[in-house]
Amino acid sequence: MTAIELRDVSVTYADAVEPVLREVDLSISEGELVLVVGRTGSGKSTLLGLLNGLVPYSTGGTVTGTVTVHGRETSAHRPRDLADLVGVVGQDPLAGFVTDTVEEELAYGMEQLGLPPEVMRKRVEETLDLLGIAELRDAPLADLSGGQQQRVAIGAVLTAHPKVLVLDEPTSALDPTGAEEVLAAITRLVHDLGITVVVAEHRVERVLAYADRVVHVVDGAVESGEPAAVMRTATVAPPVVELGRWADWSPLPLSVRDARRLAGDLQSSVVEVQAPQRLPRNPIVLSARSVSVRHGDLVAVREVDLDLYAGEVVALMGRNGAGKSSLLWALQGSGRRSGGSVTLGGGDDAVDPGDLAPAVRRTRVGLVPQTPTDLLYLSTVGAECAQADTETRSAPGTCRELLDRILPDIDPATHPRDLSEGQRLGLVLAVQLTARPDVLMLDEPTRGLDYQGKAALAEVLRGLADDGHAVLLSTHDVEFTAIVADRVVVMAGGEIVADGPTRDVVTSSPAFAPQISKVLGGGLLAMDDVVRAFGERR
Ligand SMILES: Nc1ncnc2c1ncn2[C@@H]1O[C@H](COP(=O)(O)OP(=O)(O)OP(=O)(O)O)[C@@H](O)[C@H]1O
Ligand SMILES: Nc1ncnc2c1ncn2[C@@H]1O[C@H](COP(=O)(O)OP(=O)(O)OP(=O)(O)O)[C@@H](O)[C@H]1O
Repeated sequence: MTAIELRDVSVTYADAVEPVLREVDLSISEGELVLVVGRTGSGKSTLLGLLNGLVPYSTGGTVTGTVTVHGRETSAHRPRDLADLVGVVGQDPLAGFVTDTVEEELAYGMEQLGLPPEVMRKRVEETLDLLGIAELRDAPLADLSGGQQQRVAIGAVLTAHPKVLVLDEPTSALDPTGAEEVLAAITRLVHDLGITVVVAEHRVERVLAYADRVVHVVDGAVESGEPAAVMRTATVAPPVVELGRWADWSPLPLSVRDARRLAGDLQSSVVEVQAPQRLPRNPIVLSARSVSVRHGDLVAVREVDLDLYAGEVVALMGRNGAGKSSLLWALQGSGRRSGGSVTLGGGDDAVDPGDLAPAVRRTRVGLVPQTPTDLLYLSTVGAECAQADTETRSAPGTCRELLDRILPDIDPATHPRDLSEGQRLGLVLAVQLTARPDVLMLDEPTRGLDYQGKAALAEVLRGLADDGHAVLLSTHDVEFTAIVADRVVVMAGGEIVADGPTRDVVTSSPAFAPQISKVLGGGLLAMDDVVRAFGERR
């Protein structure tokens, strides 16, 4: 049975010269799990938005052709009249919340459908367990960590048992183990209830092994087929696929398991290629002693000691709710701190960032928040960049140059609101990087970025570190950590439980080891290491 049918669909946004999607034909069967991939800004969210009429209903623009979901033409219904059929989780979970607490949010969709109270209670309990958030049932949504919010957002649509589940980057805020659990739970629904799932994801490595089919969005067109066939030439490729292409393996590996089967002779020629990693011991730029953060009764950060050195990029990792964001904000000086001291700089210039005026603080300790959109308030990309240059007394064009390095070709006349999620993040990153603060902190800075964008961001951050700055980023993206970080600090339950050179920390951890390390071992972390060890092509 066909669940979703797109016939000759084109989408053109207002003021755009070219359609973002052009004459798309796509048919998805009931019970399929379809993974949508493509470069940042290629049109994945647009494709997803067509499935419940959000495009064009709330985005504007012109749609031609027909989109049918279980026989209902979406253009003839408002998105909320399709809610019983299509459940959608957007890229920003907080934006979609309508109630105040976890339990209310999980029940809301079912109330709208008028389900009996006993059914609602049962499904709420099942979903709390399924997503591992039972202890949060009474928690206010606004107080949850990013990953906790993402779980609730997924749960809120699951409880309504829609026939079609649409998820836009559902794992971007989830810790690696949590992402696996959530995807396994979703796959179970596909198998047991015959639900159709359409998921767009930049961390392709997390979802590829679960996908029945891959839809690749490129240059306004949509290419759809068997995962291995589409991934052979797709514009985005996770590390195992890149490894398979590099080694010319057939069939193309889609998972670590596939790759290990094919890697026999390569594995045996991997000698411990890398010398033990040593961290630079430059001057300390920021020093924290016994820092604690309480939110009411909850101790989110417990007596943490941490030194950041000039010249290093440090990745802060750990489960959802471990206390990473709380620590970043406390170190930066604008967040809550219930105990301990933070010192920025040394000697006579040493200062507690909490004592600095906000305008000065920003130039010394920058923080790119998890939902960075709040930082944009001008009406064009060009104006945001010009403002960043002026404020930081940088040469005109500095911000734009940074943006072009991370994501080229964004039209300066675009309103930031009309950018895709990744493009918006790219703009905020460029704005913050223009300030070149002594310490730059970033909270989960890769949402919406494709592999190329992440590689470019890594290069920019490395360059900043090489110029004597320190970078501290909180991330669940193990592949990004592998290419960017010198050092990894792991938090659990508000405390630091591991701290050391990236290779030492991640390769010994099943949750944090990147794909290349899992396949080849030998201290290799990313494709760059493979190429360095074995050459451009096998
Ligand atoms: N409401 C809108 N008005 C005008 N242009 C838009 C609007 N929404 C998206 N666009 C443009 O359409 C293109 C595709 O955006 P879309 O969000 O579909 O991309 P995406 O592939 O989901 O991106 P990402 O990987 O960053 O999530 C982008 O160039 C974006 O600037
Ligand atoms: N404003 C707040 N009020 C009450 N509790 C909060 C608040 N902010 C965070 N918390 C709680 O503090 C704990 C740590 O949250 P924090 O956001 O620091 O974690 P995190 O490691 O950054 O998580 P994630 O990886 O999901 O972003 C969580 O249990 C969270 O629910």
